[in-house]
Amino acid sequence: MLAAAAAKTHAGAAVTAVVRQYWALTKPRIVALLVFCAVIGMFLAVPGLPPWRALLLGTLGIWLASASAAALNQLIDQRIDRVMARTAHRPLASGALQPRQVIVFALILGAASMLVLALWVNVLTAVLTFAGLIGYAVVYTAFLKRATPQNIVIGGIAGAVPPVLGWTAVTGQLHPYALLLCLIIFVWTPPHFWALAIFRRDDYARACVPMLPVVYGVEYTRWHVLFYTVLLVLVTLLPYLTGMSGVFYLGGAAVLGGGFLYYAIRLMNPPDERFAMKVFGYSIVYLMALFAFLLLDHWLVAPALQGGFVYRRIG
Ligand code: HEM
Ligand SMILES: CC(C)=CCC/C(C)=C/CC/C(C)=C/COP(=O)(O)OP(=O)(O)O
Repeated sequence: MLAAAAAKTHAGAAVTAVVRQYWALTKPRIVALLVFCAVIGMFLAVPGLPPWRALLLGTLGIWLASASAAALNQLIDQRIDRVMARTAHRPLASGALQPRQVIVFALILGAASMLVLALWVNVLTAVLTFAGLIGYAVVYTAFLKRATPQNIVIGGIAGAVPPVLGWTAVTGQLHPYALLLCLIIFVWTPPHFWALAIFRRDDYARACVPMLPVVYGVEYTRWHVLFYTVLLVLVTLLPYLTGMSGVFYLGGAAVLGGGFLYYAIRLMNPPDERFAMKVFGYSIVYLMALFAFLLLDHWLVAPALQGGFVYRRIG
């Protein structure tokens, strides 16, 4: 009796451990921010609340595709992940999951995503999401990452696409404002990643991945972080300048942008080696907060100021 109970507990713990490995395979925290940006895209696409069907099923489909892309990335990057200290503990790199399990898992998630989006959201969103999945898992991971120090600039397009997916999930149409949100994430990606790459450059060098600090050195990468941060601050003015967002957003973007500029300038002459990771950490808080400001401005402040939703559309 006791032995049976112990065996049951043991089996339960083993199942939990396997579920945890599959969950880790989806890069849950990165995907959470991607999906957050997609959901904000949905809210910005219409006055008031988006239709619940597009909101729920669109979010599910985009999440499934991003999780599938993250699993495929780890399948293709097995060798690299095994060599780098930061990634050696990942399910596939550590041997906790086998490649066949990862392929099946990624294909199921990818297929489920396409079904949900094509059948219950719209075909445009399904096609663009598929392009994002292939862009990240195949174009970036299998080719660009190994080929050029500009890998993450070009590959960043895939990571920047979620707000567009959110927008099209709700409206079925591409809109210049959605592309503007995509541009913001695209320009944000280099300082986000290169800050981490500066700190982890030895990892990348050992794995023979031609990241910018490995190929051109830390000083050169710091200048690039600063350049893209200045560009980011300018690009984040566009939602206000094009009439997409109001002064509440502008204030938030200015304060957040000022913070990012402070970090990027300080990174030119950092107090210690770990400072690059502080810049990386700030980049994540920055993007989350910037998109929260976009939503608050659109949803709470603009209607209150205007006495209702008034959308000043381009053209
Ligand atoms: C090509 C584009 C990108 C590259 C190369 C990149 C690279 C990275 C790397 C190497 C990490 C560390 C991951 C780890 O240690 O497991 C990371 C973390 C993170 N990235 Fe990115 N990233 C990109 C785009 C994005 C995008 C578009 C988002 C969201 C909109 C994002 C959100 C995050 C978050 C939230 C983390 C922290 C994860 C954690 O704390 O576990 N990244 N990124
Ligand atoms: C459908 C859709 C929108 C897909 C989204 C694609 C996606 C999951 C983008 C995230 C970008 C990311 C985590 C890059 C890091 O990869 P890396 O291999 O350079 O980092 P690593 O060394 O930590 O694995």
